[in-house]
Amino acid sequence: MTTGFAPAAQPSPTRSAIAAQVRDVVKTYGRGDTAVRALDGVNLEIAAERFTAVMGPSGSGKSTLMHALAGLDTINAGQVLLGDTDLSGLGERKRTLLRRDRIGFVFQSFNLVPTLTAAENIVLPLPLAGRPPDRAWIDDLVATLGLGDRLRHRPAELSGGQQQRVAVARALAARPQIVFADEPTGNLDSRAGEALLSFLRHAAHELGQTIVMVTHDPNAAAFADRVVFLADGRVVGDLAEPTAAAILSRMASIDAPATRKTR
Ligand SMILES: Nc1ncnc2c1ncn2[C@@H]1O[C@H](COP(=O)(O)OP(=O)(O)OP(=O)(O)O)[C@@H](O)[C@H]1O
Repeated sequence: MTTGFAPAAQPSPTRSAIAAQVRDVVKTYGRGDTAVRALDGVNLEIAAERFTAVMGPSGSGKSTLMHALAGLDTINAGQVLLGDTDLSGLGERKRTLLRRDRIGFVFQSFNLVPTLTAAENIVLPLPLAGRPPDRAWIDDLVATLGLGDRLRHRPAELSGGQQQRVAVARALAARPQIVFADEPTGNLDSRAGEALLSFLRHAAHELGQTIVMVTHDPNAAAFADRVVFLADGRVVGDLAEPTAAAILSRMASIDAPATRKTR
């Protein structure tokens, strides 16, 4: 799966240049003396049709930021916009529908249904989204991800890399507005990881897919178009066209939070 990528899909003309953004977002866990301000007035714009990586020390707020952007969690203050939709004003039910219709997820643990074949796993979210499968698009995805001869296999009969590629095909099957990937290469060997990251980059550039990836790995983040660095719940750095060396050096300058302040 290193070359032979499928032909480029036409990017949607209705897509704005900013796929998602957070404005002055505050997220606090707990109350009183034990309150933790996981996001501390964070601002960030995610460019459409680009591959953005989010890095930062443990506890810096990466997962919380991703959950806020994906409407998985409520925030205490500020605004979260997905396209033109303000998630902060939506109730739980509307956020659930929005996630189903407009967002794709890829997790470190693949999260495939063990009793279903690869093909069934890939199209699983589509009936939920109320959409018939776009066969040509899914065939392209399967071919590009090199899964053509594995479609009838169940997850246990696939390698880790193949399972993750099935999970990526599933995340992209409904052509979501944005895909969030949380440590997608965390359980893969370096070769399978690099193949997956090459595909994510290709999906952004050639297929017009907006991708946000949380990672601890500078080599993984170097596949992205941009790396955003978080510390203490804020954006503290931003690198365009990053190299692993530049990422490492930036990470070294960002201290791990010694003791998180409660406010
Ligand atoms: N459900 C929760 N209840 C209380 N505190 C939480 C909760 N979730 C996260 N936190 C705290 O919020 C802060 C940010 O956590 P978050 O998981 O977003 O960080 P992270 O950068 O993703 O960390 P890691 O790299 O270790 O996964 C941390 O101090 C964490 O302990």
